[in-house]
Amino acid sequence: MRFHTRKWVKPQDLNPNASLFGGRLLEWIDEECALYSIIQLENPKVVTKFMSEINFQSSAVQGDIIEIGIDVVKFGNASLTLRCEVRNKMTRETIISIENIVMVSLDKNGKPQAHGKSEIEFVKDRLKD
Ligand SMILES: CC(=O)SCCNC(=O)CCNC(=O)[C@H](O)C(C)(C)COP(=O)(O)OP(=O)(O)OC[C@H]1O[C@@H](n2cnc3c(N)ncnc32)[C@H](O)[C@@H]1OP(=O)(O)O
Repeated sequence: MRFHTRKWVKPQDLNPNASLFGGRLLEWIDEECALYSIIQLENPKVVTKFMSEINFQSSAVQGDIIEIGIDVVKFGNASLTLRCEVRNKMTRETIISIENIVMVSLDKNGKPQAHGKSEIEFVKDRLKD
């Protein structure tokens, strides 16, 4: 799993109990999955379709650094299924892991569109073509 993004937990990211607000974390995960899919599928119109069980295993507090990791589970026809894990760099604990996040590639009318991809590509390799 590649951990592309780090976040610094700031006062505006906290819940009233002074730990990382779960909604904020899900927002970061959703954006990370969208960016990952847009780059992999080479299509800016990608939406989140499905997320499997969400289980907050530990948390973070103000000043902690967390990192968000993404792995590909499966390339479908119009879909890309991802796995996500978020770790707390300070405590080294897993905060959350989501086994299946289904992203769908859309056409200009908002309908599912085959993406034609079947394996992870790295941008540096595309630049060689
Ligand atoms: C990043 C963001 O914030 S996006 C904002 C939040 N997301 C949204 O607004 C999306 C709203 N939903 C939609 O517009 C529609 O449901 C769509 C266009 C995504 C999908 O429409 P559907 O009619 O379900 O499409 P369809 O049945 O053809 O399925 C498309 C793909 O999604 C997969 N899929 C559909 N439903 C599910 C599901 N419940 N679980 C897992 N995968 C699913 C299908 O297996 C299919 O994959 P494949 O093409 O690789 O075989």
